[in-house]
Amino acid sequence: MPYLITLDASHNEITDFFGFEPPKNLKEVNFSHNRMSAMKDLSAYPSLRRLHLDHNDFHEIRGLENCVSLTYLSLAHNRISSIEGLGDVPLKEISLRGNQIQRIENVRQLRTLQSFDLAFNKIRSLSGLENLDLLGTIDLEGNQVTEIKEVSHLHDLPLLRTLNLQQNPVQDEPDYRLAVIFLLQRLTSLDQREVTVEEKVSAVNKYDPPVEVTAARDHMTHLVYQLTQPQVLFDSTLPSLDTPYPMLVLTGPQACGKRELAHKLCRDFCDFFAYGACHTTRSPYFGEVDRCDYHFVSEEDFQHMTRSGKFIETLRYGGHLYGLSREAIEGAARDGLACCVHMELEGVYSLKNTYLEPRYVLLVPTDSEAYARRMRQRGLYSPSQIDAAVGRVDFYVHVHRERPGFFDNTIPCGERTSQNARQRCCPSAALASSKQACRVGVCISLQETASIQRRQQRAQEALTGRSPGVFSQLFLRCRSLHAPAQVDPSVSISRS
Ligand SMILES: Nc1ncnc2c1ncn2[C@@H]1O[C@H](COP(=O)(O)OP(=O)(O)OP(=O)(O)O)[C@@H](O)[C@H]1O
Repeated sequence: MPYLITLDASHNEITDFFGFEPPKNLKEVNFSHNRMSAMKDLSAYPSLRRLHLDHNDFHEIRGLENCVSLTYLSLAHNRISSIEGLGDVPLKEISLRGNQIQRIENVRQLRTLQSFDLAFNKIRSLSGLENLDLLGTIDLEGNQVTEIKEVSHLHDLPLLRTLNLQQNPVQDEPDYRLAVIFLLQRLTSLDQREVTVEEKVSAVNKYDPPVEVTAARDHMTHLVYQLTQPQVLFDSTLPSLDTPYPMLVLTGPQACGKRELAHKLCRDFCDFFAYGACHTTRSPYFGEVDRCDYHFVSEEDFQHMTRSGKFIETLRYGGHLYGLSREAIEGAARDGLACCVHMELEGVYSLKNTYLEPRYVLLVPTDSEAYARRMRQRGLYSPSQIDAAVGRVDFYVHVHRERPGFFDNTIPCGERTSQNARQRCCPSAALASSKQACRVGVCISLQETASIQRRQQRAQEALTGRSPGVFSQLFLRCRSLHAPAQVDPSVSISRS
């Protein structure tokens, strides 16, 4: 039968593997469900493309090395315990399901493989699959994979879209599905279920949230904690369309000089700025003064403050917590001054979600080498802290480049002339509002006075129940017009 192309001899009792002289053009052979136990050399079958050998009694794979046309091989439900003997066969699909394979090995050279069925074996590790660049489907159902990190062996497979890990112990790991979706973001099907866009977004938000998401969570946390407390009116910083409370935020990577600049501004323009000391759980460096540089508190106290709604934003940086309290801002505002604070970019993102409308000034090192050297010279930071800080410079630059207007002004660091920095942060430049130039309470304009009066009017109406305005729950009666009111803690409005 020289023209025979397909031979189906399945479901018989054949024991002899290819016990016949092969027709030259034979392309597909099905010997499934027979009683064969040993594979033989198939060099004489150069045209063979598809070979079905399921449900036999094979213990090992051999004799296929010279099958230069073989693209499909199925050896499901045999007794194979190791993957070998596949040489450089140009296989696109292999099924080895239902065998006794423990390790994925000797498959590196199968560069054309697109689908690999290894279900129902005894595989624990996914190591070995790393270089199979064309692999799109992997079935590992019913194996013994226990750790999510095994999935990282598949991370670099550019075409992988379908993965099945059903009936593996790893499925019992907490957040298994989201973790796998996060590690393999190209997947369209996991465990025979479509991977939805929502799942992909949730996975990224959980394991590598964009800064906007982190900031939104931070803001939400503090807002909710604040709303669970009896409401106290911080009237000096109330939101107002006309005259937002003036505030200055210096941002930039750690130790770029923003803290020194903040202190200097508060000294040089003491009629305009007051330093807003944040809280931190890190211990003071030599020379740092409690309440002046930071409020140094324990982690427990910090968490307690968080739960009491005291913070407007917080950040965990370098293993320590940092937080800007509402009181720090209000303290400056009560004295008729603009609060000047410094923080990392995440804090800025969070602050941008609040009703405050600070001016944001970016300090960015222009020379990474010099910046790293300065950090080293301070003698406070480990090499990894320095690397982390230097590595974040790009983050700042990226935001500055991609989001025009995100910062109100920029100061290249290393710029030793603090004069320039001073100019860029001098009260008129730093506090100029995009809506309307506003000034600190030293000299209150007519417009500002009118605005304060309007706010008080609204607060009074809210208190007497006449108009429950948007911010009514935040309002507290303000007694003086010109000196922004001292908050009387005994007079607080509880939420109804
Ligand atoms: N409330 C806050 N929110 C976000 N970031 C903050 C906050 N308070 C401080 N930071 C920032 O956290 C980083 C680490 O602060 P820390 O004071 O420990 O660093 P530093 O080595 O003294 O550097 P720097 O001179 O920049 O303050 C700094 O970039 C600082 O500006």
